[in-house]
Amino acid sequence: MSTLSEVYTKHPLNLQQIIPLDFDSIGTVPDSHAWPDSDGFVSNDRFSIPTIDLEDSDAAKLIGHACEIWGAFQVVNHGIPLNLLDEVESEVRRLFSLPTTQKLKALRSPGGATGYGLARISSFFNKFMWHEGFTIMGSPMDHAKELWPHEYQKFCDVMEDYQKKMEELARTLMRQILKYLATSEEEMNWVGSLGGASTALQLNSYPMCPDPHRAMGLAPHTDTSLFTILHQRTSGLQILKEGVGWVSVHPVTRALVVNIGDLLHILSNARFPCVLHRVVMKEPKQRFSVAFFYSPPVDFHLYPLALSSGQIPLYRSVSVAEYVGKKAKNLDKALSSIRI
Ligand SMILES: C=C1C[C@]23C[C@@]1(O)CC[C@H]2[C@@]12CCC[C@@](C)(C(=O)O1)[C@H]2[C@@H]3C(=O)O
Ligand SMILES: O=C(O)CCC(=O)C(=O)O
Ligand SMILES: [Fe+2]
Repeated sequence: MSTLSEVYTKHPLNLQQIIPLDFDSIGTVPDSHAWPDSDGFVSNDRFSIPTIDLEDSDAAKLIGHACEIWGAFQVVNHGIPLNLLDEVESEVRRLFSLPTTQKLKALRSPGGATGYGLARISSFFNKFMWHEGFTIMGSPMDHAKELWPHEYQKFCDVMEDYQKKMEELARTLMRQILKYLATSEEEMNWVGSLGGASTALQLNSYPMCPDPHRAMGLAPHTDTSLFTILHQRTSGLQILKEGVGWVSVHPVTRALVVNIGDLLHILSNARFPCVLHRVVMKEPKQRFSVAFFYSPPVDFHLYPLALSSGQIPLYRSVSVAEYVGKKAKNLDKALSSIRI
């Protein structure tokens, strides 16, 4: 069975330039990074996504409603130790504070899936983003040694512990979601088969920007995952809500953000929207975030679950590997390409 990393390796990025800008030495936003300021990156501040206590006895219902209405929510009492979140944040800061020449030693190769570099979606836009990323799948040891020939161990220990704990949380959330979707016993057991889930960790840095209104942190996109669990401590994330517009997802103390990806949208037969989101450069400081992507094993075939009688499936069955390939080629046309 292949791994997620092998699947991404089969779909190399089609980018002329694969190296992020040297943000340390830049005093203005170059034309290559200047986005047309069509909507001023404003958000509708009358709305916000719900915050849900995972220990609430009604958690499954609250999560399900949030998924249906927003495609996103914040979760507290999630069981991830706060000192681990602090350590992750501090290691992320340590990584992105390295000089650019050092970070480039761990540059993701054009066909590679892990390491330092641009977001994969960059090839679909004609402007670059005010962003640098570092992707981890499994052990980050090889790249960490490239970054820090001696002080790599702490980074690896923290990231591995975080991935393990995030996967446990993801399984808990998935169980609640399946409960809400009222899937049959057989379908419920499906979560058990997610033992070999495909996961990835994306460390994001949005350096301080000299002209925030001209730069885009991360362009609008949906995640490929079932769902993504995001750790953030600085504003900038916005989600698009039909009929409302862009809504800011401000950090809530000790909360993690969960957003629905394409695969859960398919699984829920479009009951849950896969939420379009972006990052804007609002704050006058560098912003960091850590995204954990949770998907089934790559050879797993997904199809709409929990259909009531007479309800027709909106998507055909697709393997995770096939869908990742479609997204790599067509980005936002991937979903419509499997629509029945
Ligand atoms: C597992 C993955 C999801 C992701 C591609 C990746 O291989 C690792 C990076 C992820 C990320 C983060 C920024 C936005 C995004 C669309 C991208 O370009 O890279 C997501 C990818 C995704 O969800 O498809
Ligand atoms: O930085 C953020 O808040 C969002 C990151 C994101 O959307 C991603 O990594 O897919
Ligand atoms: Fe995302």
